[in-house]
Amino acid sequence: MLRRYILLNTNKFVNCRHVSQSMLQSTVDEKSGIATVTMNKPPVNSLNLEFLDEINTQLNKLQKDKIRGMILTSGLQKVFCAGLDITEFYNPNPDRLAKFWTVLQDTWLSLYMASFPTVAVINGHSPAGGCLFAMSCDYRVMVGPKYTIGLNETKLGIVAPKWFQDTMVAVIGQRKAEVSLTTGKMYTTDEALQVGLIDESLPDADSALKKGTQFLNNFQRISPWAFKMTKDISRQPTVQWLIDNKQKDLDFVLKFMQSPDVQKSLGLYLQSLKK
Ligand SMILES: CCCCCCCC/C=C\CC(=O)SCCNC(=O)CCNC(=O)[C@H](O)C(C)(C)COP(=O)(O)OP(=O)(O)OC[C@H]1O[C@@H](n2cnc3c(N)ncnc32)[C@H](O)[C@@H]1OP(=O)(O)O
Repeated sequence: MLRRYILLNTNKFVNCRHVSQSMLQSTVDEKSGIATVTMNKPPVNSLNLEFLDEINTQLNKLQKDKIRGMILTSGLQKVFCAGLDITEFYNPNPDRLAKFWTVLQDTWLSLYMASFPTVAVINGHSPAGGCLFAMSCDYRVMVGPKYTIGLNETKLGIVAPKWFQDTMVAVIGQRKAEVSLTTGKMYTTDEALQVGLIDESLPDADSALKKGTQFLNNFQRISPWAFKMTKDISRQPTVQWLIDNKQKDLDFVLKFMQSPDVQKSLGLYLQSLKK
């Protein structure tokens, strides 16, 4: 049986085969069976329509290739992923916004329910959608101590959708998630470890990658079928709402995002980012 792992990371591997090269780079180490995919969209890996589409296409390809593991990381210096591209929300074209949100929903479903084990090697800041992506992996290793992670949507004057919130609840529990979400808390690496938002903290990217690889190695002796079935059962309560309510979720976002108050908040936030 083909034993391969996918790592979303820099292309440093020796016996590696390139799968793709653009905003997302994927490599497969033929010898160890470990592959790496790197998010590489400067300056901050913000998730716009095209980038999300590329990520989703790649995830589906890996699934078809019967890949058995993946690590998600960044090729940038100090940002894992800055979350959704705020310019997709600001003065949006409704048709593009609808496409963007639909691709986001699909990408999240692909990642959250990936048939292979996934590890996020969080080698930089990871707010909002970046935190969602990390939380959607099966294991989180973060490079500390100077980066932050969290769902900060309330700080932008917006609201994390139900499925973002449910994903956080599944990782850190209802009470901690509620406080975290309402305050828009960005955790330091140490705080994230303490609250259970990440599983391990490592001082540098290389050791974080090794840890991620070690985690994936656990699955060498586990049947992919048993892994997937167990993960499906565990994650089904979190995904079912979105599967049943994709259109409702989209309609709400279209209305919410085009409201004058939300646009005003987003405009101010974008301005503050530029400063
Ligand atoms: C009830 C249902 C309603 C549903 C509503 C929808 C809910 C939406 C849900 C999720 C939302 C999100 O994911 S919103 C994104 C939130 N992200 C952030 O708040 C992160 C903001 N960015 C930062 O904090 C920092 O940029 C950083 C820590 C990630 C990196 O800092 P650094 O100093 O390295 O970089 P700069 O700050 O100088 O940024 C460089 C450059 O990038 C632009 N930028 C940063 N983040 C974003 C982003 N998310 N989208 C678009 N653009 C971004 C920043 O403005 C700078 O641009 P310029 O070079 O032009 O100045």
